[in-house]
Amino acid sequence: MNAHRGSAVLSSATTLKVQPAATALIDNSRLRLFSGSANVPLSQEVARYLGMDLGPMIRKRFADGELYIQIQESIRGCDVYLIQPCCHPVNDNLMELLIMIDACRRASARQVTAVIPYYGYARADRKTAGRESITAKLVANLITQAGANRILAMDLHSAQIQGYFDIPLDHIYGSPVVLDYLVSKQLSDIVVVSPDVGGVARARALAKKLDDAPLAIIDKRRQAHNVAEVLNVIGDVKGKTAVLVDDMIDTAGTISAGARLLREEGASHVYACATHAVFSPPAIERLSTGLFEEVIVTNTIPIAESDRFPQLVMLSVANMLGETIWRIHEDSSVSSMFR
Ligand SMILES: Nc1ncnc2c1ncn2[C@@H]1O[C@H](COP(=O)(O)O)[C@@H](O)[C@H]1O
Ligand SMILES: O=P(O)(O)OC[C@H]1O[C@H](OP(=O)(O)OP(=O)(O)O)[C@H](O)[C@@H]1O
Repeated sequence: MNAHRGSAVLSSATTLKVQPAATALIDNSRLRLFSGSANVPLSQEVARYLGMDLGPMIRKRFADGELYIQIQESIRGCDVYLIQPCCHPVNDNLMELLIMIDACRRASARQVTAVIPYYGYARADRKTAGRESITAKLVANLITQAGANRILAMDLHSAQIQGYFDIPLDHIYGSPVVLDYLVSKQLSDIVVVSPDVGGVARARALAKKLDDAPLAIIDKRRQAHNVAEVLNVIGDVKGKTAVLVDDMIDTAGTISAGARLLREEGASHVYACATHAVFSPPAIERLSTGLFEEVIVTNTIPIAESDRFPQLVMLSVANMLGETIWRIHEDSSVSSMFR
């Protein structure tokens, strides 16, 4: 598996109860899949899992920068899935999603599901100071008002975002693919580490699945936006293989400061795992300094070739998204995939 580090995206479907054979049985005569421009390779993989093609769509930009979208086939009465993570450039990708939803509604789709593997603006999920916007709620309002009937989201930064939507939302997790990968590495003497208090539930859930590995928590503070300061580690990491787990790596301030502290506290190896590789500068510099044995992320957000480094491991969530889409289409259980 290491041969794929820093280059190809690895697929994994052991822990997750996916049923690739099911795709052969699928009645996809009314199922339609379209991709926005944010992560076309992921959409293509999802389509491959479902044994279908991405729907034809024209997307272009007018001279003044405005976007034009036209669905190129009839979708009247269809169950339509629009795949678009709201990653960088977040405002463009969000607007494109809204226009796609509107185009599908006006084309008489029976149901429109916005598949949002990475939900942008998620960290603005509450007021932390006076006179701020709760932008995560505003985004939910925009998507709902545009005409989406349903949302499929992955590893939302905070659980309350589910409640910002008054339409059904299926929330799935990237952890099964990360777990499969970690298990395949047969690491010994693991301690799972949450890089901040907000991530404890996520880290605890992973620790439980790694043979009830012990848990440690880093006390992180933020004095300013995008500046992470770590104070101390709660828990024993000396001589252990520390597996830091987070929902996203943005500037990598949190995870790299956490890794440095773990090394100072005697951790023998440090792995970083996160679903969303936001990777805003200077993330790549921080992640490729040799602090980490591996930086394990998924492909909810595309990573440019120029941003890949030797310790980077990219896992694919395409099968998981494909299986979830199929289950939604078939009105069958999504949660049973994770039991
Ligand atoms: N996109 C963002 N990048 C960095 N920081 C952000 C972003 N959106 C909102 N924020 C700020 O993060 C904190 C909230 O973090 P908690 O640890 O959940 O309190 C708040 O200051 C936001 O303005
Ligand atoms: O790579 P970075 O630029 O450091 O950003 C990523 C970190 O920011 C978010 O946490 P946040 O600070 O919002 O804390 P929380 O998880 O406790 O809400 C996120 O959950 C990561 O921990």
